[in-house]
Amino acid sequence: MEKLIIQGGSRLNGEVTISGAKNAALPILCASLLAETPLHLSSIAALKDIDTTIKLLDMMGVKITRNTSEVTLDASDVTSFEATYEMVKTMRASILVLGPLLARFGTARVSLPGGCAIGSRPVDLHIKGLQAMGAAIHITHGYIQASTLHLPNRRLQGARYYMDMVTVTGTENLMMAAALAEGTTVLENAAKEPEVVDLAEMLIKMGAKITGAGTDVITIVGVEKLNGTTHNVVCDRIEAGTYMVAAAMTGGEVKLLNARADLLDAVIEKLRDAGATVTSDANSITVKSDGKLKAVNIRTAPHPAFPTDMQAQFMALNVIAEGVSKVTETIFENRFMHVQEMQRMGADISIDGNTALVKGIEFLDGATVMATDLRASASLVLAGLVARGETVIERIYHLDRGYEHLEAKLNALGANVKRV
Ligand SMILES: CC(=O)N[C@H]1[C@@H](OP(=O)(O)OP(=O)(O)OC[C@H]2O[C@@H](n3ccc(=O)[nH]c3=O)[C@H](O)[C@@H]2O)O[C@H](CO)[C@@H](O)[C@@H]1O
Ligand SMILES: C=C(OP(=O)(O)O)C(=O)O
Repeated sequence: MEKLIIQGGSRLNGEVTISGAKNAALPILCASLLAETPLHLSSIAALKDIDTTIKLLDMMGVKITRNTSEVTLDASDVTSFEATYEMVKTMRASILVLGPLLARFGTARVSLPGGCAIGSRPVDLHIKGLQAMGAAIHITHGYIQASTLHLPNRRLQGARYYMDMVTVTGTENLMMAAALAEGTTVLENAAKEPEVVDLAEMLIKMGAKITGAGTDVITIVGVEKLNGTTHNVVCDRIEAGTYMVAAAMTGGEVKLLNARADLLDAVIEKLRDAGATVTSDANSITVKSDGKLKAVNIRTAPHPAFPTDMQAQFMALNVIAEGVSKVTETIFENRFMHVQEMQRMGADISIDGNTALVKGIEFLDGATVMATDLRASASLVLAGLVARGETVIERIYHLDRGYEHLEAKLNALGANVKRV
């Protein structure tokens, strides 16, 4: 199994180009199932989760050509309406084929994802939303079996649906389903994440009638057909945020190209509170720091508040900052798996329920560590960049799910990271 070996202590300096967002690309690739004609996408990052989604769509009969970051998907001849347990257990975002399959073909069989390393993560709101649109849904043998064959014209019917919790992929699944439904759907308490907005913008180019994406009420007037279009996926705000924290922690100066400050307000605010200087223009962000950081309290919540996908990285920052901080995770019930590993590097952290109390220390020591999810792994890389000596990160397949060319990008900034 591959590992990363990091020699700590280098300041990061220079420029890094941020890739297209994983969490926008995944629903956007699945939206290809809605289109009668080919969809042309650019800024599709080379990530494991993208490979998995492309494999899943290929298994359904979507014809796909991929040329570095450009992907064309032709769903004119879909032959399977199933996402197997094998696929969904590899990547839970596979659930995003449910809405498109049901809306266009009137049938879908998708494995229930089950829990994962960060929480139980049910998909009950995806299912209830589709039921509100009239779908017949049965859970059998661990699979969601959904059909619209009993409905007028075999089409989902527009509905008002209030989502009990803010759910990102739930909002995306229901928005895609409603795009081809008969009548008007109103999604209340919708997720406002930039990736929801990017998906909506692409669906509109495909012919969908959607208003309100980016607010908590999204209205979708269903249309009979959608066509392919061209779309450039929005930049990855979480990858950007991770490099911003790396620059701040190592006391360097890094300019992020293809990065949007307007998608990172809460993160930038916290970096400034920590003592870093952050400047930006329309397409780039620069972070500069002398490495002497102040601890900052963090509380995760749906966008535009502080993102849960940046919580672990800020924990790493707080570990070596001056002072005591509280990090509260409100989205997922088990997203502190990085804490024990950071403690093995010398961090002073105690957990009380969903809050971690972090007492800043001067140095971390390199150690062999591993993490069980993507952002926890990223936080250990950040810790390794500033630790004394060598840090070995095991189970790096998590990092390959979400960070394109991680070690090449870090090394180009002056880090010393090797994959063995
Ligand atoms: C592929 C993708 O875009 N992943 C992101 C997406 O995950 P994902 O869309 O899976 O996360 P959700 O927004 O759905 O989850 C938010 C909360 O709602 C709960 N919930 C969700 C759906 C449901 O039917 N019932 C329910 O109870 C979840 O367990 C969780 O506690 O948003 C998360 C929150 O910003 C991010 O951390 C993930 O990186
Ligand atoms: C939790 C994440 O992804 P997923 O929802 O795909 O597990 C993430 O990107 O941090």
